[in-house]
Amino acid sequence: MNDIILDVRNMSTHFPVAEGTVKAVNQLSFTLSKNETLGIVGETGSGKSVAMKSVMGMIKSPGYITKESQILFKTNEFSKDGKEEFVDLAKLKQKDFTRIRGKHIGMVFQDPMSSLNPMFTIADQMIETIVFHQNVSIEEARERAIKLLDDVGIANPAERIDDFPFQFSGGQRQRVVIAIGLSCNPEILIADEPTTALDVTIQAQILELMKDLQKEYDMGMIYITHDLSVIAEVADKVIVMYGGTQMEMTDIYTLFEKPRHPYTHALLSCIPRHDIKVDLLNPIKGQPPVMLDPPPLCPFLPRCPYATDKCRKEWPELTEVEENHYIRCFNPISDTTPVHYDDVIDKKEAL
Ligand SMILES: Nc1ncnc2c1ncn2[C@@H]1O[C@H](COP(=O)(O)OP(=O)(O)OP(=O)(O)O)[C@@H](O)[C@H]1O
Repeated sequence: MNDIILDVRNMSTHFPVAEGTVKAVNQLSFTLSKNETLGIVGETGSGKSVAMKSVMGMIKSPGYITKESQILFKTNEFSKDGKEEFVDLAKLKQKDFTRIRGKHIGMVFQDPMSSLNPMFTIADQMIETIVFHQNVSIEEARERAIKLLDDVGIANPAERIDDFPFQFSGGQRQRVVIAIGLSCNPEILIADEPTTALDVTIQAQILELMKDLQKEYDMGMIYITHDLSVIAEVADKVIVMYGGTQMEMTDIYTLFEKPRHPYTHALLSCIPRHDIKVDLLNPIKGQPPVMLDPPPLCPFLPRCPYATDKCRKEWPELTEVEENHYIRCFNPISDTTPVHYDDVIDKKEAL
């Protein structure tokens, strides 16, 4: 495919703990192109954040990325002739990661307060990042920071830049964090539930802002959320995660119109849709997946009404069932498969 800037292959991230090994991410594969937004959706604990922390070199020991994993990022940061090349971030030394993180890959996290230092002004925090990564003077960095604050919709940026984080509202703080994420003009912006802590109106504004900025800054974006309606709003391509495992990956339209994985079907049947009248909210039946020393089988197996003997014996590989539509399942749902929603969901009265 053209313009691929990130090519993740078979990436697994594990955490040894006293009781065994938490297999937080298992064999995740995807590509991200310039200008593309990849959404990663999954319930809490499904491995979304660990996956992105792995890409950003933020897995702390004893956690580790397995040696089969590859995280190929296109950059000229380390090349001798200035040409772009694919560098495997899974093998990059921590000291070299500071040349990637914040510079070529920007980040926006869920809680803006945890990303901002309450003791320093916005100017201190933005200028420091810009000066650290770019070869510019403090005056130039300040100019750039003011322009960024303007781009993310902070009024009077030349004055507000000298304020402290507590002087901004929650929505404004998230805008500031987005400005910091963008401050070095990254090729990729990773956003981990950036709107979760905000109220609904502000959420919609921030989503719009992220979409506009992506076009303006010509970046690839990875957007993590547990909320399918947010994914529908921002993503071109989606990965559905469950139990640390990538169950399905396809474009946003196919995901909603023709999902093939039984888990995706169950997930979609749990959300209220305005085109279908639902009187009930439908949680998925059964226990959440085992993350500690899981058997090498599909994590949805204990809850799946389509499971066969093969599922109880073999690990399903990620397979391309149609062009650019990948699933990890031996029994994909097709147009002719009867859909057993009642077998996979618990019907409870809606609030
Ligand atoms: N440092 C760690 N040590 C041990 N287990 C960990 C560690 N960090 C994460 N995990 C485990 O890895 C799994 C995946 O966690 P992760 O934070 O990626 O989930 P998530 O999908 O991002 O969920 P959320 O939406 O709640 O952030 C969870 O079972 C979590 O408990």
